[in-house]
Amino acid sequence: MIIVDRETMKNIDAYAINELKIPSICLVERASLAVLNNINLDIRNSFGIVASVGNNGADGMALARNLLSIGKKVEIYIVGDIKKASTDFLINFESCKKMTDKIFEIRTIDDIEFFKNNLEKINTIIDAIFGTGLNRTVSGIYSYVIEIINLSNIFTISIDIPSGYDCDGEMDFGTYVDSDFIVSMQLMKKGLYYDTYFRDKIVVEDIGIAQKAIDKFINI
Ligand SMILES: NC(=O)C1=CN([C@@H]2O[C@H](COP(=O)(O)OP(=O)(O)OC[C@H]3O[C@@H](n4cnc5c(N)ncnc54)[C@H](OP(=O)(O)O)[C@@H]3O)[C@@H](O)[C@H]2O)[C@H](O)CC1
Ligand SMILES: [K+]
Repeated sequence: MIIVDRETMKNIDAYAINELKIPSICLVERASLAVLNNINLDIRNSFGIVASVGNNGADGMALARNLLSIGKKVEIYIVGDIKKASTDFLINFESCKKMTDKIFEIRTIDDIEFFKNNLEKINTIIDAIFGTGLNRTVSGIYSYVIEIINLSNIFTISIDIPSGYDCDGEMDFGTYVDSDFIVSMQLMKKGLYYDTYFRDKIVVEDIGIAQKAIDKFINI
């Protein structure tokens, strides 16, 4: 099994997109379908998608769109400044806006309370706040949101990495999502592999990053 740290994963992603010209939006779509295919849709009918505005959030937004397409109940909670959103996030967000009016921004303590109360109506949380882009301590509204997710005891699926957890397993960023299940993209992340609590909760899914991109940065 290939195990990567944050920097290697980012290099592989960037090479696939910039040199091999694999469209980023295609990787995001594959990521969302990888998560969808790991959800037991017979028992999971109502979803709270909690997303920030980077590409981890883009994966979450694409998943929201795909869940809405098959008629699932979906509520979308956005934490972060939409003005700073990635292109892939915005493309999927625009579609979600056409498909549902259940999209809420979490900015204030009142929004946190609203989020907390609404969670009572859903049976699955999708954690799409941070992935490999996490680079500093989780604070403020982000840490409140993660705390509410963890206190809710609702089955939580993290996209790529539990938000707040260090991909390399070296840093303590203050708090992280206590995921029940993690769908990690393309390659196993070092921090998760060496964490006995999370290791058995992960599946690694191919999202179409070419082997050529992986070989460029991995010497076996
Ligand atoms: N094209 C690709 O690279 C693909 C990636 N995939 C998925 O995307 C994530 C990585 O996405 P990225 O946009 O690099 O970053 P994140 O979404 O993980 O993080 C979002 C931004 O959040 C900011 N940030 C970081 N730490 C904090 C913090 N503690 N508090 C608040 N904000 C924070 C940071 O932006 P700044 O400009 O503010 O520094 C991040 O950029 C990867 O994990 C995959 O899930 C796709 O799957 C495939 C294509
Ligand atoms: K995540």
